[in-house]
Amino acid sequence: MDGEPLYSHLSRGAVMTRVVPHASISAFDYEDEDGDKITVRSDDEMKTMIVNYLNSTNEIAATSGNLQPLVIFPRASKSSDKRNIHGLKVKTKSPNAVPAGDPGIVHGSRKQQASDLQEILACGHISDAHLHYIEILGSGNGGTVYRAQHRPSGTIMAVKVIPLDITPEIQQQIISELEVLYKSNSPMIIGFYGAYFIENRISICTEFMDGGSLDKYGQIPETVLGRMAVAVVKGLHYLWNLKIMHRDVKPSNILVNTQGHVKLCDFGVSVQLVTSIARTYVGTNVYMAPERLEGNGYSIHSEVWSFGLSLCELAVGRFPYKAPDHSNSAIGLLNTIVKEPPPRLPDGIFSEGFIDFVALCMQKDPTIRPAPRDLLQHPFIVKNDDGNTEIIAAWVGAKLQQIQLRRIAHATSSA
Ligand SMILES: Nc1ncnc2c1ncn2[C@@H]1O[C@H](COP(=O)(O)OP(=O)(O)OP(=O)(O)O)[C@@H](O)[C@H]1O
Repeated sequence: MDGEPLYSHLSRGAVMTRVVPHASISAFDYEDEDGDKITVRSDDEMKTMIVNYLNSTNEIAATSGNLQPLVIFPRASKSSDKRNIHGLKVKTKSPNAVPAGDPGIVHGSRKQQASDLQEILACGHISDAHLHYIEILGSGNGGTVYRAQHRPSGTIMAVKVIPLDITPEIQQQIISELEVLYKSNSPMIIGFYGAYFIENRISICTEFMDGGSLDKYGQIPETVLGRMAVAVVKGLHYLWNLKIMHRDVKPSNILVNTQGHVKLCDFGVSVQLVTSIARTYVGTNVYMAPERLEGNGYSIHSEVWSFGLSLCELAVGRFPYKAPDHSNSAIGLLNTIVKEPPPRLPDGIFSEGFIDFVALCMQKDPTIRPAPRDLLQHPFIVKNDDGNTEIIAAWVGAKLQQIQLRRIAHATSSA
C-alpha cells in the first residue's frame, strides 16, 4: 500500500495472539518517554504506541538491530488478600504466568506466555482459561448462567455470562464498580469470586447454590418460607446499609442450598451494569412496585413491595395477579398492578403475622410501607429469626429429590 507504513495494517488482536498465544484479552500498558503509563485497548492506540516507539529510537540503533525492547505491562492488580476473600487457592506462580517484577512481554524475540493478560479487564483471580463449563443452570433476560469448575482451585461456581455492546470505558467502569463486592461479606449475599470481560461479554463468577432459585419450588410452607424471609430481610438490610439497592428483588434472585442457606443474587451493585443491561435487553418486570411502573422514582420502599409480592407468590404457589382478561398480556398485568388493590394472603391458612407482614409490604403508597429497620422488628420476622437452617435444609433436600425423581420418571416414560 503506497506510502503507508507496514504496521498500519496490524491488528492489536493479531499481534497479541503472536506474542501471547493464549490470551483472549489484548489490552496492556506501556510507558511513554515521560514514564507515564498509557493503556492500549484498540488498534489505533497500538499504532500510536509503535509510532512513538519508533520515533524515540535512534536511527543507528534501528539499522544495527540494537533496538531497546518495547516493553508492555499487564495492568496492575490488587493484592490477592484484598481480592480473594473467599479463599480461592490459585497457583499464582504457574509456569505460564509473568513473574512478578518481570516487566512483561517483548516483541518477537523473547516470546513469553502471559496468561495474566486475561486479568487486564477483570477483577479477581479468575480468567476464562481457568474455567471448565459443566452445564447450563438457566437463562434469564439477557444472560446465561453456567455451573463451572475453577480448575486451579477445584471450586465449583456459577458463572453468569451477559453479552453487552458497550465501550471499553464503560467496561472498565463496570469492573471497578463490581470491586465493591469484595467488601461485602454477608452470609445472606451470594459470594463473589470475580468478573471479567472477553470481547463484548461479561462473565460474573459467584458462589454456586445447589438448590438454585426459589422460583422453581412452587408453593413453600410458611414454616420454611418464614425462615427464608428472615434471610432476605437481613440481606436487603445489609445492602441498604452499604447504600446499595437491589433493584431486582424476585423469587429467581433468591437462592438456596442444601445446607439451608438463603442468599440474594443479581443485585444492582454496578449502576453502570444495570443501565447497560436495561439498554440492551427490554423486559417486563412484574415485580416492580406500582410507583416504579408509573415512572415515579425508585426507593428502598419499592424493594419492600417487590419482596412482599415475592413472598405472597411463594406462599400461595402462583403469581398473585392476573391480567383482566386472564390472558398473559404484560400490559394488562401491569395495568392491574397499578390500578387494582394489592392481593392479600387468604385468612385461615397463614398466620396473622404473615398476613400482616405481606399486607404492610404491599401497600400501594410507598411512603407508608415499612422501612428496612421496621421489617426486622416485625413480629413475623422476629418469630422466624431462630437461626433454624435445618428446617430449610431438610425441605430443600426433599424437594430436590422429588424434582429429580420426576425428571427420571419423565425421561423413562418418553424413552
Ligand atoms: N449462584 C447460582 N447458583 C445456582 N444457580 C444459579 C445461580 N445464579 C443463577 N442461578 C440459576 O440460573 C437461573 C438463571 O439466572 P438469571 O439471573 O440468568 O435469570 P433470572 O434471574 O431467572 O431472570 P432475569 O435475567 O430475567 O432476571 C436462575 O433462575 C437460577 O436458577
